Amino acid sequence: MTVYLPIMLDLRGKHCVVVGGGKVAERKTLGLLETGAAVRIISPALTPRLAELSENAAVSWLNRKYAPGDARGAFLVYAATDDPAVNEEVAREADRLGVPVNVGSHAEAGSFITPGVLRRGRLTVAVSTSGAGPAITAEITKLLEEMLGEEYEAYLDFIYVMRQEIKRRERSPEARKRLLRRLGTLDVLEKIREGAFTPWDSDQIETWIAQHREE
Ligand SMILES: C[C@@]1(CC(=O)O)c2cc3[nH]c(cc4nc(cc5[nH]c(cc(n2)[C@H]1CCC(=O)O)[C@@](C)(CC(=O)O)[C@@H]5CCC(=O)O)C(CC(=O)O)=C4CCC(=O)O)c(CCC(=O)O)c3CC(=O)O
Ligand SMILES: NC(=O)C1=CN([C@@H]2O[C@H](COP(=O)(O)OP(=O)(O)OC[C@H]3O[C@@H](n4cnc5c(N)ncnc54)[C@H](O)[C@@H]3O)[C@@H](O)[C@H]2O)C=CC1
Repeated sequence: MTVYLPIMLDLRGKHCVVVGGGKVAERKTLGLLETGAAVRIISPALTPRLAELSENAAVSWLNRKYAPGDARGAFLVYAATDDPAVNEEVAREADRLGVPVNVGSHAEAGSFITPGVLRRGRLTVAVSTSGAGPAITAEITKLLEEMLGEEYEAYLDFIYVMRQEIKRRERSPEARKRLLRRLGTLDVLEKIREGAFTPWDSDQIETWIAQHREE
């Protein structure tokens, strides 16, 4: 069994190449666009959705088949054609160039696989079965969607602001540690669920820090 390393990549502005323009290429492209990556699609045909993205210049499109050299300069490559031989060729080129590559038709030919993704603002949950069952991945991702509601977005915005403020206002490392630990024990998530939460203003934050910085 392959043991994959999950990591979170900042792809803003990174040149990513998707070879193929079908259903699978569309899914991978939409995932990339969410992150702000600069996507180039190389394919003689596009799904209606991908064609629209190309018309709006949200992706760049090379209207032709894959040719050697297409992976050059890419940060990530996705081989998503319906021709396994082409996908393998793309993977070999990417490997030679040291570029991470995903192969949609047979995972083991690539160097990374795509997890199911659940987003709630700053919260990202990635699900993988190490390629064992993509449909099960989709099911588990749906389950987590039910468990982790929309309230997590506002909750993590609150945590983010508080952590920044604690780091900015508190000099003592011990007090910082205590405050950051206490942050996780507040009932804010519950309050957001009940619709009873209003974001804290600067005075409230200062008062809370002053009250909780000591043991
Ligand atoms: C290994 C991996 C490589 C990769 O693509 O990165 C891979 C590979 C393959 N998928 C295949 C089929 C299907 N894939 C899906 C759906 C998804 N597949 C995704 C990921 C992955 N798929 C990676 C491993 C993920 C993990 O670790 O669990 C998801 C999670 C994310 C995404 O694609 O963005 C996305 C769910 C999105 C969502 O949440 O809705 C469906 C269901 C559907 O389409 O509704 C089917 C049809 C049902 C079935 O076959 O099970 C085939 C057979 C092709 C053939 O038979 O020819 C292969 C090839 C092989 O097995 O090697
Ligand atoms: N990883 C995953 O989640 C899944 C993977 N698959 C696998 O992925 C493959 C692709 O699936 P779909 O997108 O549904 O197929 P599709 O038939 O909708 O799309 C294939 C695309 O590849 C393009 N293409 C063909 N030859 C090309 C070349 N030489 N250079 C560039 N582009 C080329 C076609 O123009 C078309 O746009 C399937 O054959 C299957 O093996 C299928 C379902 C899910």
